[in-house]
Amino acid sequence: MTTTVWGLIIKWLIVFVLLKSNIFITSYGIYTISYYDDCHPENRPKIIVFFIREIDHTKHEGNKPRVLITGSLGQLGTGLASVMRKRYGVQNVFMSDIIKAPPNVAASGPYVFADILDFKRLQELIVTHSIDWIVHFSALLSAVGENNVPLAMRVNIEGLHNVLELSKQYKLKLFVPSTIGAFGPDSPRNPTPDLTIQRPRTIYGVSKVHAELMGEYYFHRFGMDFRSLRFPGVISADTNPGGGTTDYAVHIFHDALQTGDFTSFLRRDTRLPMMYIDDCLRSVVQFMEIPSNQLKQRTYNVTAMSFTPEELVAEVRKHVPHLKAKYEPDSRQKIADTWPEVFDDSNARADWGWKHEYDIKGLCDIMFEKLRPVYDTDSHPDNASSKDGKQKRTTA
Ligand SMILES: NC(=O)C1=CN([C@@H]2O[C@H](COP(=O)(O)OP(=O)(O)OC[C@H]3O[C@@H](n4cnc5c(N)ncnc54)[C@H](O)[C@@H]3O)[C@@H](O)[C@H]2O)C=CC1
Ligand SMILES: CC(=O)[C@H](N)C(=O)O
Repeated sequence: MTTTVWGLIIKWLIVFVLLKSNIFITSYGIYTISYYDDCHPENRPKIIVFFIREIDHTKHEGNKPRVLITGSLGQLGTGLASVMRKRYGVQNVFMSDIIKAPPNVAASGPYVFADILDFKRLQELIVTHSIDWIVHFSALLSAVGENNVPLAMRVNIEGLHNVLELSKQYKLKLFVPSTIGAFGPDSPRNPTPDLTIQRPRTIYGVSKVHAELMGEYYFHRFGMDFRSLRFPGVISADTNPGGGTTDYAVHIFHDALQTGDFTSFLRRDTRLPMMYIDDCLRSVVQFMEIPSNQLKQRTYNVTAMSFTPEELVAEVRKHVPHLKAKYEPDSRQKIADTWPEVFDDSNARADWGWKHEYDIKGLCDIMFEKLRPVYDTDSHPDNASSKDGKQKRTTA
């Protein structure tokens, strides 16, 4: 007999012995296979990997998850799609939104129209493309939400109900980001732990507390694999922010390079937690791949740093010494005054190894490294993006 046949016989003998000795009987038959099925192969226990290879029932290339990202044309979605496509395969990650994709995004992999309020359309996408995970990014952020509360209630609350129900129905893993905005003036602000009073004063914050609670309810009641990370303000160079209270920390880099004049819409001493986008996207992928039974909570705080506008100006001046800064607080100040100043993410660090890479200095270095060429090489300041698709500042 050939070595392959002997190998198979030995493998199945081991399987037989394991089954006989009850070691994996319960986890194999019902729970573990579906559970380990969508983890990255590296994270699977060796013996289970061996097991799955023999009876793998998925048709996906390399047993990678098929992911649908909603609201993927916002600040976070394009970057996450790119990270996940490298990891899970281009054809396994579906970007979706209600707006037309720019040419560089449309050419980068599957992109589909999906209004989060259209249950049937989402259902069709999940079935047609055999989706395993949903990353639910569609939302109206804090400042935009306050300007259109009825729409924020529809998108942030009704939209969530749709993805929850569909994730339950099709046994999907569901990631819904939460935010520092899920806390309010009654929460301890420095530091703000995972479990504490949450009485936010924005519709955005209320909708995110609702998402956390509904997701946890679906997990306990229906066994749905719901996961959420509370992000601080996310800072990115390749994409513009979508209308939040932390957006000033992105605007400053563009203003420093474009005009040398920066006006902060928050007071100089307003301290808020922040994170560079690469850390944020890495946290999502790492968190989604952790075996469910290693998570002690379904919702975790994650952060990287905390700073005030004045501290950021000082750091930016190391790159653009002539930068002029003014502070003219607007309605967003009232929101920021109720949010955490310093985020306690010690549970994420202890339970699943969360670790940030960028501090304020690293953040400024990478932002200027990425944005300088955009402003230096393109002499048309009105163009929203440079030739390589990097975004210039477009929001007020
Ligand atoms: N960017 C940040 O600093 C933070 C973001 N988050 C959360 O991360 C997620 C993604 O955030 P961003 O990318 O910054 O948001 P964004 O505002 O940049 O993008 C949101 C996307 O949702 C889409 N959208 C709006 N209505 C929709 C509908 N009816 N159906 C489908 N899509 C719709 C928009 O077209 C947009 O592309 C959001 O849930 C947000 O709450 C949480 C904390 C911080
Ligand atoms: C921190 C957030 O959730 C967002 N950037 C916002 O400011 O609304």
